[in-house]
Amino acid sequence: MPSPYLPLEQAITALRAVMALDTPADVVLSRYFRENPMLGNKDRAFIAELVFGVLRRKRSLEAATGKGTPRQLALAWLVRVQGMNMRQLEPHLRGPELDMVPQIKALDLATQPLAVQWDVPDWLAERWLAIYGAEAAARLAQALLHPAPLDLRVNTLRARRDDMLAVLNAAGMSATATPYSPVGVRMADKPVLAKYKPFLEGQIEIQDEGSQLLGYLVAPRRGEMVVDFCAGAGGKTLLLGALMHSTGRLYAFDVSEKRLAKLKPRLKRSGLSNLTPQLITSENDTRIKRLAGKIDRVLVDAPCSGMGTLRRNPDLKWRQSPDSVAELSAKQTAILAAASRLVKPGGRLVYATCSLLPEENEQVVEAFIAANPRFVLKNAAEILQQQHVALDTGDYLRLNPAEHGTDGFFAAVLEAS
Ligand SMILES: C[S@@+](CC[C@H](N)C(=O)[O-])C[C@H]1O[C@@H](n2cnc3c(N)ncnc32)[C@H](O)[C@@H]1O
Repeated sequence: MPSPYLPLEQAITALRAVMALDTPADVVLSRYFRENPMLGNKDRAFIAELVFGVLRRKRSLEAATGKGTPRQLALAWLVRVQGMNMRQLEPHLRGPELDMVPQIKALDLATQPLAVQWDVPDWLAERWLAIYGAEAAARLAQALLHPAPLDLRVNTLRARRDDMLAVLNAAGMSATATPYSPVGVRMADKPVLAKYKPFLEGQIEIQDEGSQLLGYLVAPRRGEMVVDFCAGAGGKTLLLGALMHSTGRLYAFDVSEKRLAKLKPRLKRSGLSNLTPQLITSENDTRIKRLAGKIDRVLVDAPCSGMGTLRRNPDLKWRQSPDSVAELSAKQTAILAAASRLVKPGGRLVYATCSLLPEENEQVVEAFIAANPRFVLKNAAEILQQQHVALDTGDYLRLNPAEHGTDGFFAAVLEAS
């Protein structure tokens, strides 16, 4: 039961900063915590829960409060999501807020438009309705309203999954094997792992199961030349390196120095010795050109709207728009074309996003194949089966949080002739 000493005022201050929606919520929140070092762990946990809770349900909380200042939204979250009663709330309420509570409670979501029920902007509700139909879209919306579980990947260079499961459970952390990824572990809770020995020793990494599965579509082999074209902080790169048994050559490209810098400590823990991180200026960087036609496997984990990751980044649904999606789609098209030039005859190109929108996915791939007939689409389910992953979503890999319990991912496997 929530204590009457909730740091509600601090949570509202943090929420106000986040609600500007001009910077990723996690960045704003980290800054707020840095600027307020006196906050204890419990206070921080409550503030983060409230801020992300309000972001998840902003639309319905606005409907319940009339319009919704950050303070009203925070109170509405305590009432509607946390189920706080009047007695628990009273110490936090000011003047007329006392009368607002019954009104906040009263809103029946079933009477509201779908976009309010699903807690998304109108444009996204319309897209989901067109793509999935009302029932499946409602299931997806529900799944995306809940926080994601903590998934780990066992680094097979350093440990075996069965052993890691035993170690984690013996340490009192309830852990089970993920249903699809052969190296995934799903945690029942969210223990802090930063100082945990197996984490520091590189036996485990934090990685969503869906993200792990993309590595099995690339399926690099020992001794190959492999490029992770949009490597970021290296989530997928590290798995590719482990699948290569740290042999051959693995390049990690990215235009973001900050993201590549985050790869460094992870790389150190991982024990990989075949990885070359490379900062590039754009997808047309001249350093890329010398690798043209030489690469066995290329992964393009393209920058995208992140609409499949709303469980983790609920602010994205308020920060993206049809215009930003159109811009991303043009960027994705350019990156895929540039990356494809690296692939040697017989080589493999995997295009992936964590979006669920066809304009960032199927449409990008279909236009690419039409313009580049040397590439053919391979069946993703067959490739996964070869990797001992039993998951059939058709030619394309389409991971849906409502069906698969992973983040939403799309991937297409293309083979060059
Ligand atoms: C979806 S994220 C990659 C996440 C990463 N693969 C992982 O698993 O952690 C997309 C990345 O593309 C990078 N990016 C954006 N434009 C790019 C470009 N023109 N060429 C290469 N990378 C680019 C971004 O900096 C970002 O790190």
